Amino acid sequence: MSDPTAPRAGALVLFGITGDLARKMLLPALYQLARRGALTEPVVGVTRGGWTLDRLRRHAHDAVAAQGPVDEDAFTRFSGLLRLATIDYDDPGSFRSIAEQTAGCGHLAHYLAIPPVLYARAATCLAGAGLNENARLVVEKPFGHDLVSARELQSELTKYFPEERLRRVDHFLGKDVVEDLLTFRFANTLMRAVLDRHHVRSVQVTMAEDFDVADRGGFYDAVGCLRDVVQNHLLQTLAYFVMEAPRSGSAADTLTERARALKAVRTVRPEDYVRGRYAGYLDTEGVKPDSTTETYAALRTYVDTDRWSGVPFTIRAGKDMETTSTEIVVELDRPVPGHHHTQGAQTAGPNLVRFRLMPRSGVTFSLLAQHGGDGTLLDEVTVTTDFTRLTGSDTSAYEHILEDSLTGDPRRFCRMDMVEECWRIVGGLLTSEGKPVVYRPGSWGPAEADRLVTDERWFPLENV
Ligand SMILES: NC(=O)C1=CN([C@@H]2O[C@H](COP(=O)(O)OP(=O)(O)OC[C@H]3O[C@@H](n4cnc5c(N)ncnc54)[C@H](OP(=O)(O)O)[C@@H]3O)[C@@H](O)[C@H]2O)C=CC1
Ligand SMILES: O=C1O[C@H](COP(=O)(O)O)[C@@H](O)[C@H](O)[C@H]1O
Repeated sequence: MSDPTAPRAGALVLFGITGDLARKMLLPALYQLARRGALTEPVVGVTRGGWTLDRLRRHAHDAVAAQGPVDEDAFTRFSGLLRLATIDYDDPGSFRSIAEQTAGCGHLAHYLAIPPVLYARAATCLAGAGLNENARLVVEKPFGHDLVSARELQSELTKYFPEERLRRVDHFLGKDVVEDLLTFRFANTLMRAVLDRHHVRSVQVTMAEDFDVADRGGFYDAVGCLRDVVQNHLLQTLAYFVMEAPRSGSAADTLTERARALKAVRTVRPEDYVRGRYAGYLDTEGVKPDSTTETYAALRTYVDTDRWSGVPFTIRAGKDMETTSTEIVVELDRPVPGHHHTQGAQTAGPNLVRFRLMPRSGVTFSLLAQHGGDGTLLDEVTVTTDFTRLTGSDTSAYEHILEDSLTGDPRRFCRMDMVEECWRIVGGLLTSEGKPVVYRPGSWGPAEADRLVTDERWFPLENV
C-alpha cells in the first residue's frame, strides 16, 4: 500500500550498484519487481567509474542467475530500465550526470548502498546538483554507530532531505513473516488471550547463523554482533512482537505503535549482557590480531508496558553457531498445581508458542496430552504449521524495501525516533571492554549466557 502523501518516484537512483549488497540482494530484487510488473521506472546505477552499461547488464544477469533460473524476457525488460551515471564524490559538479540520466523522470528516489561514511557527502552533492528537490533519500543500515553519531548523521542528512523524505532500511522490516507477527497476534483470539504477562513466563529470541564472517572480516570487525543484527533487526522484530495493535492499518499508526513499543523496552544493564567470539575468528582476513569484537551477543531486557511488565525477554544472536534459524520462543506459565489434571504438568515441559521466522516460517505449539488412560501421565505433543507453504508468499524483503522506496510508503522503514530508541536500549553495552568469551564453532555460543535465561535453560530451536 502506498502512502498517499508520498508520490511514487519516477526513477530509482542506486548508489553502490556495483557493490556486494546490490549483487546479492538489490539487483535480484529489482529483477523480480520488473518481472511481475511492479517496476517500470528507470534504475540509474551510480558509480565512481570503470563500468559501461553493457558490463552492468551482464553483471546484473549474473547476479540474478546466481539465485535461480532467469526468465529472459523479464530480464530483458529489467535490463532495458538500467542506466549508468558516473560521479566523483570530490567533484559535486559530477553529480550532474545523474540529472542527465533522470531528466524528465519527475520525483527521484535515491538509494544509498555505499559505505555509510559517504552518506552525508552523497546527500550534500545531490543537493548541490538540485537533486534533493522533492526527492526521497533511502539509506542502508547502519544508521550511526551509537546514539550520538546517529543524531549527527540525521542532522547532516536533514539539511537536504527532511525526515518525511528520509527512509532508513532495516531489511527485517521487509520480511513478510515479521509483519505477520502482528496479524497472527491480533487476528487470533487464541493468541490475544495468552500473549501477556498473565500467561507468559519468559520469551527467548534467537538469531543463529551457522556461517562465519567469511570475506566480511574488515566490515564485521568494526561492527560486531550487537551492532550488526541486535540493535536493528532483532529489536525491530521484538517491537512487532510486543507492540499493541495500531488504531488503523495506516503507515502512521503502525509506526507510532512500533515506536511506542521500543520506548518501553528497558535499557539493558551491562550485567545482563554476554559477549562471545567463535574460536578462529582472529584468523579471518581483515580482523585485527588484537580484536575484541564479539561474534555472539546475548542480553536480557524487559518491556515496561501493562501487557509485558515483569516478563524477561532474552535475545541472542551469533555467527558460526549450530544452525541457521531465527525463532521467538514464548514459554507459558504452568497451570495451577493441586488438581488431578494439572499434576503431571508440574514436571512436564511447559507449553511453548514458537514463532519460527527463518528459515521455514510458521508457528509451533508445544502442548500436553493424556498418556493412555491416566490423566496424570502426560505426553508432550507439538502442533505445527508452515506459513510459507500455506500462503505461497515468496516476496523477498528487498522487493518490499525497493518497492516502498519507489512508492514512499514509510511503514517498513525505521523512523528516527526508533533508531534513537534502539541505540538507547543497547547504549550501555557498546563500550563493553575485555575479550569476549570464546565458543566452539558449530555450538550454541558461550555457556555463560545461560545465566540470562529463566531456569538457565535455552529452549532448543525447532528449525534445527
Ligand atoms: N553487503 C551486505 O551483505 C550488506 C550491506 N549492507 C549495507 O549496504 C551498504 C553497501 O554495502 P556493500 O554493498 O557491502 O558495500 P561495498 O563495499 O560493496 O560498496 C558498495 C559500493 O560503494 C562504492 N564504494 C565502496 N567503497 C568506496 C569508497 N571508499 N569510496 C567511494 N565509494 C566506495 C563502490 O561503488 P563504485 O566503485 O561503483 O563507486 C562499491 O561497489 C552499506 O551501508 C552496508 O552497511 C546492509 C546489509 C547487508
Ligand atoms: O544485515 C545483516 O543481516 C544478515 C542476516 O539477514 P538474513 O535476511 O539473511 O537473515 C546477517 O547475516 C548479516 O551479518 C547482517 O549484516
